[in-house]
Amino acid sequence: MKFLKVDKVSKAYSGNEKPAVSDLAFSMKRGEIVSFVGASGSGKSTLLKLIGGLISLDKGTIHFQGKEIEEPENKLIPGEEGIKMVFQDLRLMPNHTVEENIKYPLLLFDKGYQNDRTEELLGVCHLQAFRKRLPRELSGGQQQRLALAKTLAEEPELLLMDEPFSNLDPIVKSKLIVDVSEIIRNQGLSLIMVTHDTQDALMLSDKIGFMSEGKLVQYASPLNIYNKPKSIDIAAFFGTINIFDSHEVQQFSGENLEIAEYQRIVIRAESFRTSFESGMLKLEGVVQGSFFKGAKYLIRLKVGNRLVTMYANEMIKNGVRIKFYVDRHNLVAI
Ligand SMILES: Nc1ncnc2c1ncn2[C@@H]1O[C@H](COP(=O)(O)OP(=O)(O)OP(=O)(O)O)[C@@H](O)[C@H]1O
Repeated sequence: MKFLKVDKVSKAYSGNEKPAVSDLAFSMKRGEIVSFVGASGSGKSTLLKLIGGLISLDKGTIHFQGKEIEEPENKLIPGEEGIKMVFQDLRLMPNHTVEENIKYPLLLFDKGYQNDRTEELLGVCHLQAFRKRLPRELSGGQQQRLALAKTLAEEPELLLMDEPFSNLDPIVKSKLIVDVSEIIRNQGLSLIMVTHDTQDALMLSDKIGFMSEGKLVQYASPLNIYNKPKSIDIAAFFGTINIFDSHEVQQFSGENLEIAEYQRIVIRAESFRTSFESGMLKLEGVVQGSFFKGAKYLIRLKVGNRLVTMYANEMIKNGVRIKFYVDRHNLVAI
């Protein structure tokens, strides 16, 4: 039995011609972290709401631990036992302290358990020092951690997060996302999140789903989606790419690569090297610009009659002719 199985699910909002989610299928195992990425309007949030049982589907089925998720219309309180969503707007109780916010979902339990679980969650989410504060007296990151603690108090087995950290500055965000993934792993939970941040998705997920116009175009491990993208859009989503037609790479490198006429070759900017190793393809170009990117420089080169973008460790002056290299494994035929 799959932990979660989404089977051929479609959903169109009334008044919209195109479905928001169309014939979508995937499954996940217990303990996994799954991220959904894709352009704005591709249906990511709709999928999350369908899984959470918050909106009704038109076609298909969703099974959570073997049980079909019920339509929200058939339930007193929409939502599925065991699946909980951390909302973008956090939904904290503004006039209650951190401690009280966490304790609220636990009020039906006995006092001893309430106190123990609240202490545990304060610890897990690093909120002990702020227990007596009101939500408005917390920073953005602390508020996000409180929303997480409050949701964890409901003891979900599957957590859903929609753009959980979009409002935070990059430093707080990258720390928090690592914290959250550790909490999920340590507590033995499972997570589905929607994110715009490709680095977060690559770093934290067991599987990534790429959505486009309501369809799930690829569902694969971060390594596979990065190295074997099914489309140019997916390749471009995970970094700066160069797209060549079937003749160009052969022409520039002077080697026969057995590429079919219809195929395009994608080479990531980070796949190029400035030093040669055996078996690599050799290319040559004239530097048009160097841009400082922190750890690396982004170099624009004129190769034949086109521009190629690559990363290098050092700045290279404009007008300099350089040789650069790429491993054949880094040529992605699409
Ligand atoms: N409540 C609604 N009523 C009507 N149409 C909606 C509703 N919610 C979403 N849509 C439409 O459904 C499509 C998918 O929206 P959805 O919010 O799922 O996309 P998304 O990938 O999460 O986008 P974003 O990254 O911008 O949050 C869009 O075309 C959107 O305009």
